[in-house]
Amino acid sequence: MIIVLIGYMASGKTSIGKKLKDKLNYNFIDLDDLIEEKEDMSVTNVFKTKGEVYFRKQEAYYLKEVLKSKEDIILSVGGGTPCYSNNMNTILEAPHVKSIYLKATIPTLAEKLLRKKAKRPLIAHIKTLEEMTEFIGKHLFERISFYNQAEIHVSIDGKEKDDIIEDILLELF
Ligand SMILES: Nc1ncnc2c1ncn2[C@@H]1O[C@H](COP(=O)(O)OP(=O)(O)OP(=O)(O)O)[C@@H](O)[C@H]1O
Ligand SMILES: O=C(O)C1=C[C@@H](O)[C@@H](O)[C@H](O)C1
Ligand SMILES: [Mg+2]
Repeated sequence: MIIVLIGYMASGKTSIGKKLKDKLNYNFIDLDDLIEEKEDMSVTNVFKTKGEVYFRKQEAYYLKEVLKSKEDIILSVGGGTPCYSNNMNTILEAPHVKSIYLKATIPTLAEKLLRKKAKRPLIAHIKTLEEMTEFIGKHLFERISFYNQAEIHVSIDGKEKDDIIEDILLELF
């Protein structure tokens, strides 16, 4: 089975994915990391030097490549992955795939992202909590209809990573 973790930036796709992989003894792939490895460049530098359109093309290509695998994989995608190139349908239509939306409220995301924005090119320029809250509010509104299509929704607000893992396992098995 391939378990695909989706959600907004900083919802915990990468960190929860890594922990879940150890619990289930699955392989782990982070789509942003895979792109960085294949492009031999950070996501930030891909955005800077080749542009977002190029990044989205590579993202869609590597998503399809990973979904072809027959192995057990936890796949953490990028925050924008489900929202471009028909990728959400690709995820939903792939055989042996379960999609999980790590769902967070705007205040949770704004607070986290203000502290961890440097490596996230879409929000690196935002300075105050107020501006971050406004940006995420608009951005999430555009994206939520894609995220909501995931088969399983798990709320992350105020939860420790281990509790989130437990909630995911309860939904999965
Ligand atoms: N439940 C949690 N409690 C406390 N800290 C958390 C929790 N989940 C994630 N974090 C921390 O929040 C930060 C963002 O998480 P992470 O990098 O996994 O998000 P992401 O969804 O992969 O983001 P992106 O889409 O930008 O790749 C990390 O520093 C992580 O350790
Ligand atoms: O939300 C987004 O569009 C992004 C999230 C990150 O995971 C990276 O894929 C990149 O910074 C774009
Ligand atoms: Mg990540």
